[in-house]
Amino acid sequence: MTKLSVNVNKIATLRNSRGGNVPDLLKTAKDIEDFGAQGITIHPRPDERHIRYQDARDLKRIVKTEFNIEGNPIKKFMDLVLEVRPTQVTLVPDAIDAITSNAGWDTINNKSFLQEVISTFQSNGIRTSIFVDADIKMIEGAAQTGTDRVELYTESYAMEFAKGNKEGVKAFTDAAEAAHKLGLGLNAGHDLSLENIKFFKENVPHLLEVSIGHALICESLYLGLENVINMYLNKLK
Ligand SMILES: CC(=O)[C@@H](O)[C@H](O)COP(=O)(O)O
Ligand SMILES: NCC(=O)COP(=O)(O)O
Repeated sequence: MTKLSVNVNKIATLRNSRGGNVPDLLKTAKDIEDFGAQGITIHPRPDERHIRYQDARDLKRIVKTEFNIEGNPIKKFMDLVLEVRPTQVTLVPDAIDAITSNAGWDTINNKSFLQEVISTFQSNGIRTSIFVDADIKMIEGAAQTGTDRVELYTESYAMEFAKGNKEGVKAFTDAAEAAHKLGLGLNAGHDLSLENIKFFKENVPHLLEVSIGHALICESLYLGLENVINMYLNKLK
């Protein structure tokens, strides 16, 4: 079974746009769990433009499923994760001013840095995942860091799928097989949607978790959050 972890960044974006507490991030996260999602993901960015660092602390109190915090392991982020102790931390090499995540790690050139960060988190009981492109060399590099899992950066798959090119999934199938052989757990995320998730799931083996935010919240505007979560759960069976 592939777990659905719902990224609630966009709920925080909407809340922050008016300065109050509508929509209520904590209530939405609880509802998402009640609707059947198996995880909550957040990606606090250094400017706190959507998820605030305090949101991570508040969510930790109420999230009953898997709590995944994503981000670039700068000191401020590491301190937060070590304080909050989520189920999983996903390391993403995003620039401070990036609109959204736009690259996976170069796991070869950053090997010793990643080894150190990963061992710090693991020794505090936090599962680790590294955001990587579907590139066998980067997967092999990830295995050398000691990480528990990798998260495949799926934007290229989503873009090719939208153009009608189903061959775009092949690199992900191969990356998944390689990760599995190397003993790495497999997650995936970025630009996954109701349109492209089923084909991805059917073609990418060993998929433990997908984290989905932007499309899922947009789809919910038309179809409703509970309905959309159930649609994803059906496609991930
Ligand atoms: C790692 C990843 O792909 C997601 O965390 C994505 O970057 C969401 O972040 P934003 O909501 O800031 O776009
Ligand atoms: N790790 C990916 C994630 O959390 C959500 O990405 P997106 O669905 O907002 O593109």
